[in-house]
Amino acid sequence: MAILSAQDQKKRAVAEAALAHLPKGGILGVGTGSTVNFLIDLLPSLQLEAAVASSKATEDRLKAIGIEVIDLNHVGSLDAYVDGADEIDRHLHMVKGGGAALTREKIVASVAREFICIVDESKWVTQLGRAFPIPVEVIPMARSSVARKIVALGGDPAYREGVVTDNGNVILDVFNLNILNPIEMETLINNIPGVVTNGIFAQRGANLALIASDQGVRTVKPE
Ligand SMILES: O=C[C@H](O)[C@H](O)[C@H](O)COP(=O)(O)O
Repeated sequence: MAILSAQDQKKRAVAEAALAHLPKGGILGVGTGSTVNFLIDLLPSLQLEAAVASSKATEDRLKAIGIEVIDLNHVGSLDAYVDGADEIDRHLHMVKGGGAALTREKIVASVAREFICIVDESKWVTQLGRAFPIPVEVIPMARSSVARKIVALGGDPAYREGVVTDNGNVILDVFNLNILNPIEMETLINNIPGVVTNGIFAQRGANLALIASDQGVRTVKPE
């Protein structure tokens, strides 16, 4: 058996803890990333009817363990969406998109009654956007024009070289934004022509966070 790093042990612990908070049977929205990957391996125990995937990577992983993946267009709503995050604050606002899956994640999360966020303690922050840049998915032809508008908002955009999203777009990672109001900043960036969406998840934050530390997994509700 592979030896897990201390951080991976926490990711596995929070994935195990998530099972008790997820509906059995039914259709689950499944996020993307290394934390969710630990959860996917455990999903057969929930005996799901099917899952909606937030990325091609997650879709492949779900199918590989025999879970049926259905198109979101065939689903009205979901009881729950489970995903990791790159940062999360006490309001359970998040930054997501380190794996470039932010747009599909935001879409799937938008139809779920409950958003359950699973993270290790390294993701817990007092202000979003300081430790981790804000990923912005951009239509390729608008890369420069969007970058200039982001500079006007006070950010330093960096093109994520070599990355093409599942939707055929590019990612700008925005450093040094002073995000005092995440809902406002999410809206401001999304209003720039050429932006598909950005990685601030504040308009639709999480309803519950499970946070793994050396002391165990704690549950946090939004303040
Ligand atoms: O695009 C990727 C997603 O937003 C992930 O949920 C986020 O990057 C967290 O991933 P991980 O669990 O690998 O830290």
